[in-house]
Amino acid sequence: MTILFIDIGNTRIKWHFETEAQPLTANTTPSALSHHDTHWLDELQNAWAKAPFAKSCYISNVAHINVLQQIDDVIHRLFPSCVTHRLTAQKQRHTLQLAYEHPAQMGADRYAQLLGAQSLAADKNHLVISAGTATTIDGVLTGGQHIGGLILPSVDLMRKSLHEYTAKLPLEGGQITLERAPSNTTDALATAAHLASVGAAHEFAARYMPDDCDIILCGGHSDDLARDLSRTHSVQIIPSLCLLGLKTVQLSEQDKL
Ligand SMILES: Nc1ncnc2c1ncn2[C@@H]1O[C@H](COP(=O)(O)OP(=O)(O)O)[C@@H](O)[C@H]1O
Ligand SMILES: CC(C)(COP(=O)(O)O)[C@@H](O)C(=O)NCCC(=O)O
Repeated sequence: MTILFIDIGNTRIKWHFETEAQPLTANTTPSALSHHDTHWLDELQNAWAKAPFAKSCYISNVAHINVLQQIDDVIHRLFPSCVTHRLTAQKQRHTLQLAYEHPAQMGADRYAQLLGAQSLAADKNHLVISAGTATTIDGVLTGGQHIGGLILPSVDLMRKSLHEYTAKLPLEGGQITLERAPSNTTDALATAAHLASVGAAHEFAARYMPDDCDIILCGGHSDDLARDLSRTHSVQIIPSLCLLGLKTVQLSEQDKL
């Protein structure tokens, strides 16, 4: 039986068709495309038309409802009998206990990433960092108690807002310079956006987490963060983290049948 797992973010759609031959694991690199590209829907349809027939589908969506509706239409056209499930956060599921006062507020992707991290590191204090359109940093204690989290602009969004609201700050270019302080405009911009993200993770860990704390990272901007954070923490990059969380939900529902 083929199960389709889909993570609809604010920039990209990531997915995996799970079959016996292609199980979804922590080593899976999901397929991906940007829903800001002009022909994204055609590309998605073409890719999915070549895939095995999906019997059921698990979706995390934080993008605009229009994007979800268009994807839903593709699913129903290509896989008419497919049963779709949409993830929403809840206070307690499996070992994960959410700190959010109103769990439904939490982005389904963040929630799925926390569930995915439970399947990898429930026995450790850990941060889950998603470096996507926004950067989110969540803390989870050994055993699954979530302590809360942060939401900040991604490095791209920091650069975009400075570019948009100033006359002289360029959108692109520059190096992250960690050995010496930046001495030109583009390096100053690139390094600041990077250190703001790394600094937020360090501050979060220092203020709220016990001393020994691992880091699980996902999202398009993971690499630069991982390079820096791995000086002080054990860091894993898991591109399929959100999909893995969806899979924990699918497995628990299967157990109930
Ligand atoms: N190699 C990469 N592949 C895809 N996106 C990347 C890559 N490097 C950086 N990015 C950036 O990562 C962001 C998308 O990451 P992603 O985790 O898919 O975000 P979201 O879940 O919010 O859609 C974009 O800002 C994109 O420019
Ligand atoms: C924080 C987010 C914008 C991150 O989205 P992403 O960068 O993955 O596209 C998304 O998880 C969201 O809309 N969250 C709702 C608010 C919350 O989680 O508290």
